[in-house]
This record gives sequence, structure tokens and C-alpha cells, in this order.
Amino acid sequence: MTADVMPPEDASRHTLRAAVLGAGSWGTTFAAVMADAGCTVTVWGRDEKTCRQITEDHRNEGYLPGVELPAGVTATTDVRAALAGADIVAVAVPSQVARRTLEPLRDAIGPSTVAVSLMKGVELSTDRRMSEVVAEALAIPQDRVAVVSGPNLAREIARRQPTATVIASTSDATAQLVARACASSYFRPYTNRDVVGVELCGAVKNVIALAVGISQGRGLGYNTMATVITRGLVEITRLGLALGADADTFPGLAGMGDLMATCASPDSRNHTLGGHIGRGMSLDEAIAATGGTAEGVKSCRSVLELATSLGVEMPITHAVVRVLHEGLPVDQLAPLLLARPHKAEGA
Ligand SMILES: NC(=O)C1=CN([C@@H]2O[C@H](COP(=O)(O)OP(=O)(O)OC[C@H]3O[C@@H](n4cnc5c(N)ncnc54)[C@H](OP(=O)(O)O)[C@@H]3O)[C@@H](O)[C@H]2O)C=CC1
Ligand SMILES: O=C(CO)COP(=O)(O)O
Repeated sequence: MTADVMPPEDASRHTLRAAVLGAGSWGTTFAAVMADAGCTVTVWGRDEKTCRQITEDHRNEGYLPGVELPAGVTATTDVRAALAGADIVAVAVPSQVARRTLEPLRDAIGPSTVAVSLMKGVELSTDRRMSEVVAEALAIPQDRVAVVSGPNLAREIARRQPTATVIASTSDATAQLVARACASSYFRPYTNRDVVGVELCGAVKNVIALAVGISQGRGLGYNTMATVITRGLVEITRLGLALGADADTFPGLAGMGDLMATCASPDSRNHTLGGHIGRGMSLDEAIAATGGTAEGVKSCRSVLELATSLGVEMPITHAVVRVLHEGLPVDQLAPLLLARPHKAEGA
């Protein structure tokens, strides 16, 4: 297979050191993005063979087949070695294991190290957003945490296809540091102070992508897809506003942008997994057939719980929970959504 070469760009622009926790598709890709932006990057992974392949062969064939990584990316199974001297630590493990991955590392984080959540989920049992989990687990203030979210399918970015993203933080300085660490000719960050909105968009679009996948797996067409995406954005917005998010976030890159990418791309694990369910697989079969982390499978329950606690109606999310976790036959999903009482579009 021919490798897609990712040569370093202007490595002289700054000398930031970054660690990435998680050697999966997004962790490895974001490490490559930061290396291309001039950072020295060490990835932590739990698999020795993957780490050796990243460091010695500049590849991660298990997660990014055919991609050549920049020489500025190395990997180790020694998490403390990865974190040593890091200005930035980016976290790209599945959301549900983030807390237990980070808690033992409190004393390994420097006093001014900035933590970046690359994750798009909501923690089960606490209903916390990932930036909250990261800050709590590492015992650092929110102003040292940033979130990266947008239309950012790893496999496209690993091939240096252009895209933009949103870096959200309550601190402008933190957001700007992270933006500097990842800006390159193919990756354009925009900063945003609306952490709540940016994170919710990233987590809930996975649930909507599951619904789109299910409908496509049932053989339904573009009208259905557009309806689910559009009404999906309405329910994301409703929940976000109830949590104090900024209305401008939802039509932006982290909102509509990511929703479109995930609901349209065959590379999306959430979309793909939904397709398997729509075609009749059980949840376990669909998880195995998809591979990788499809965050919406678990986060749909925490999102629904959050919405219920706030009195926010999220019919698509509710229907996905019922199909995935409560045994609702998949062919009942559309009738369930369509039979709801009439309402005005803006209501
Ligand atoms: N892929 C993408 O396009 C994007 C993903 N994201 C988000 O990034 C996050 C990570 O996703 P992604 O990289 O795609 O996932 P992958 O499934 O590709 O990789 C997951 C990584 O986490 C590790 N991991 C799995 N379970 C555990 C565990 N129990 N403890 C510690 N490490 C574990 C895996 O290690 P091992 O290989 O040893 O199993 C692997 O390195 C998710 O929240 C996702 O929503 C956000 C934007 C884009
Ligand atoms: O978040 C993503 C793109 O921005 C990746 O989507 P999946 O997790 O569904 O692959």
C-alpha cells in the first residue's frame, strides 16, 4: 500500500512540547497535526507494538492504515515519560475511561501544563462533559483546560485533507496556546469561549449520526436523513441553551459542521454502527463489526439523562436509547418519532 507522506511543515515556529494520551485514530492523528505545526510530540499508548511502530516506522497501521506520520511524533507505553516536560497534554481515550486514566497522573502534570480534551462524549453516572472530567481527574482549574471539536474525521486529517476546528476554553490564553500548537496549512483552528456548547455539540452529534445510520440501514433516503439531521440540530441546540451555551455555537463548525461530517461520512464509526443496527445486527454484533470507539452508544444514555433532568425534550436521542438499550425493534423507530403530537416548527 502506498503511504500518504506527512512531511513536517515549518518546525521552527515554536518549541512547544505536547503529550497525547491515546494511540488510536484521533490521538495519533492529532499528534501528527501538532508535529506538523512545529511541536515535539510524544504519544502514550498501552500497546507496545503500536508504540514501537509509531516511533520506528512512523506508522500506526492498526488505526491509520497507509498513513506515514511525521518524524516529530514518537510513542511510549510509559505514560510518565510521555508527560515529562509537556506544555500541553491532549487526551484521546474513550470518554468512559478518561477519569480512571487521568486520576493516577495528577502528580505527573506540570503546574502550568494545559490539558486538551479531544473526546466527544458525556460520562455515564455523572453526566459530566469531558472538560469537567479532565479538570476534576487532574485536579486542575477549568482555565487550564481546552476542548477541540469540529468536523474532524481522523482518517481525512491524517491524509492532510484541509479542515477547520474549534478550540474552546474559558481562558483565551489557553485556547490560543492550543491553537498555536495545532495550526497548519491543512488544519485551521478557531477559538471560542463557549466550552459547554462546543462539547455538547460534539457529544450529541454522535447520537444523531447513530439515528441517521439506522435510517439508512433501513433503506430510507435523503429526505429522512435531512429531517433527522435538521431536527437533531434542534435538539442539540435545545439542550445546549438549557445548559447556558451560546446560540451562535450551534450553526458553527462544532455544531452543524461536525453534525454534517459525521452523518455523511462512511468513515464515521457512529454512522457506520447505526447502519449495522438498521440492517438488523444486535448491538454487540454492530460494535464488533464497526471497530473503534463509537461514543454515541454509551453517551446517548447520559445525554438523555441530562436532558430529562433539565426537562428538555430530545425525541431522537430518546428513540436511539430505546433501540440500542431498551429493546425497541428498529422498525419502530420512525413510527415512534412520526406519531408524536403536532407542534409548530420553532417550538
Ligand atoms: N476518530 C475520529 O475521527 C475522532 C475521534 N474523536 C474522539 O476521540 C476520542 C478517541 O477516539 P478515537 O481515537 O477515534 O478512538 P480509537 O478507538 O481509534 O482509539 C481509542 C484509543 O484509546 C485506547 N483505549 C481504549 N480503551 C482504553 C482503556 N480502557 N484505557 C486506556 N486506553 C484505552 C485504545 O487503546 P488500544 O488500541 O490499546 O485499545 C486507543 O489507543 C473519542 O472520544 C472520539 O469521539 C474526536 C474527533 C475525531
Ligand atoms: O467526531 C468525529 C468527527 O469529527 C468522528 O466521528 P466518529 O466518532 O463517529 O467516527
